[in-house]
Amino acid sequence: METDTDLAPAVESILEAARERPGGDEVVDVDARSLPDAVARAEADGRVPVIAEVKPTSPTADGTRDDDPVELAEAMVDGGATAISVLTEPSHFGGSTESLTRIREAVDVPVLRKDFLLREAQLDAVAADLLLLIVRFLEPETLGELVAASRERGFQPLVEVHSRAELETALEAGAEIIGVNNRDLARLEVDLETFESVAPYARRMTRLDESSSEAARRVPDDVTLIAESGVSSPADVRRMRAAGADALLVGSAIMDHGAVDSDVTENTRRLVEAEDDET
Ligand SMILES: O=C(O)c1ccccc1NCC(=O)[C@H](O)[C@H](O)COP(=O)(O)O
Repeated sequence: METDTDLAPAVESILEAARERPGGDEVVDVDARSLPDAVARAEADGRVPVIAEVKPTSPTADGTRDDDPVELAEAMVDGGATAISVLTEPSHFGGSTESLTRIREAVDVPVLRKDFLLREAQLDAVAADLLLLIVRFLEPETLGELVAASRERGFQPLVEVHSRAELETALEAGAEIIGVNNRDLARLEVDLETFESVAPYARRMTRLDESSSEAARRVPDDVTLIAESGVSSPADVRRMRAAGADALLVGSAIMDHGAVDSDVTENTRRLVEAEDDET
């Protein structure tokens, strides 16, 4: 885990708020919708698997969208989204756990809880199909505990990395769904080369076989690899897919914060259909 001094001030502020946020009153028990199955269905339909993000605002957004989160999520699904990511962080992203619950009731695709989770009790704030765990903010031991605690509750943990070293930590923690974030949390800049640098390594690298501390085996192909952040055009989609992305997580380009009433369905569709002319 990096120290807070390596982080952008906005991220330090996000973490400070996250440390104060309470957990849930009861341990949740989720019957999760499978993300890998949803990705496979999208591929079979000829759709690029896009996880569309309901992100009312953010430290780097041009503005705030006050639209009803459920209407936004439904519009994204109409545009072909494979899954929905919902920011539940309230103070920097305008999100809420209530929005996530309403969205999960309204759509039939998997729903990711996008938040900055630091301890086990925070997993219980709301039921979702997937939970985000960010390697940079967690000690390796805590990451392993939260991956296990997520699965005990029925969640699919999506473990986020930004470098090859973090990828190794994620795999050691048992991650099977890995997001490579193109956004550098030290400077808040996005660079699609991040995914291009980490993804081939993810496909190539080895990890210790559970049955032997000596033997190594290849990372199984069933690791789902997601390119996160900075994808804004069909060309970006094709670039990330060529680099090995099973799915893409896209917020800003779909929410289009600066343009009031921008059509979220169309914004999703043009990314989902990015490979249509490529065959
Ligand atoms: O989006 C931000 O401004 C941001 C700032 C500080 C920490 C995290 C931030 N974003 C979280 C995310 O991971 C993105 O919402 C997600 O990957 C989608 O990214 P994008 O498509 O670039 O909106």
